[in-house]
Amino acid sequence: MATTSAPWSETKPTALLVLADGTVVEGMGLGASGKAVGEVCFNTALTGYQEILTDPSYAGQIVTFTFPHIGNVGANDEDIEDLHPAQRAGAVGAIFRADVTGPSNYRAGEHLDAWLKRRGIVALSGMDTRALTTLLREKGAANAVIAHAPDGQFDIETLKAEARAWSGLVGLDLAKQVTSGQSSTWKETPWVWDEGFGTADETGMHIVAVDYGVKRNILRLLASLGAEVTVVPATSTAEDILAMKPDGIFLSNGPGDPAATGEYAVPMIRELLKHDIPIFGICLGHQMLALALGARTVKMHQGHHGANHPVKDHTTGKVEIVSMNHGFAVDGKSLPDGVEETHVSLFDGSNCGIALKGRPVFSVQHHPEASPGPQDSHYLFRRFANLIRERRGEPALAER
Ligand SMILES: NC(=O)CC[C@H](N)C(=O)O
Repeated sequence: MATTSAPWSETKPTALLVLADGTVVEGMGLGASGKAVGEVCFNTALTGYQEILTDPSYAGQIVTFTFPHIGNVGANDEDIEDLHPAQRAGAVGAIFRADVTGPSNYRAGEHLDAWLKRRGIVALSGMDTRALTTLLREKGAANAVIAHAPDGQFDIETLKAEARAWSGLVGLDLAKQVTSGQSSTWKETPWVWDEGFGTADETGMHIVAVDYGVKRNILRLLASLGAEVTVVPATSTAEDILAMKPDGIFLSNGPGDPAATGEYAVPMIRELLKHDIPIFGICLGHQMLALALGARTVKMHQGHHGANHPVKDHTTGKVEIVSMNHGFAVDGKSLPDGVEETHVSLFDGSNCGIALKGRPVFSVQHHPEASPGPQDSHYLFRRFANLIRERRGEPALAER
């Protein structure tokens, strides 16, 4: 793989991507200097680079963007997804094809390079991202070190050894690293749905969201259902949660291997399932609900990371265009009796949703809050609200 020629902001290679198989590619350093180890995956989204890089589910990962021009609209303080930016949960590295241009957008507060530095994300540009993506497609997501040294000096053998020595994501529980340290109430003013769900004061509805690395837009949309939303740490017990008298429980997205996080999450979710409280899970939350119900999760070859994935909802027959970010998946064949497969990926047939028959419990693998459709999947939040309303003896609202 060769770097491509262009007018870079630096004149000599100041960054390296070193794969565990020994492949070394030079690039132009951006963002934080230093190095980061992680799994390289490719994301095919054309927009949303700040939301992607700050999604806590990307902890332990280096994202290579297949869209060649990243950074054109600069960076702002609003398009971030992690709840506690000081924790810097999210991608540890970023790889771009083209050099990052000066920002051109009324919302831009700063250059992407400056923002990457502040976030501590090690980045490089000048990568032949098509070749890298082809390699990842052929060989699968790769463990690697990304390094940025402004003086261009690297100890390549050490970097190779570090890439080889990294355990990889399998077996890693990263949720504990990115979760909230304590419970909190989601304060941001909700976005208002056309249906007019009302306010939490009017409805008295309470949703407890278990934070395995939750994204802000999920909390916005849950609050927009007219609910008070309490965010609780990943290690909360079922007793902690039940004591809060929730009308609904949400299991969030998050990084790492669901089986590893499941070691403490599954017993907790099984306890919650003994009660008839509506439960909704997204991504890691989906995977852990599936594990709690007795299914299996598997590591995918290259994962799904993009914003144009078609998913079919079997319950309505409709196809939605969704945002995806997962490297593990629920094995659809392992779903036990009583668990219905509600959604599948139309790219590869992998499982994208489940529901517990006859119970108000369901989850999806994709990200209905990420809105690439832009609102194709918002009905899932309404579905959750309706399960809660039904249990409270209130009339359902149109799902649309
Ligand atoms: N977005 C997520 O919640 C990701 C879930 C899990 N860490 C995976 O990679 O599959």
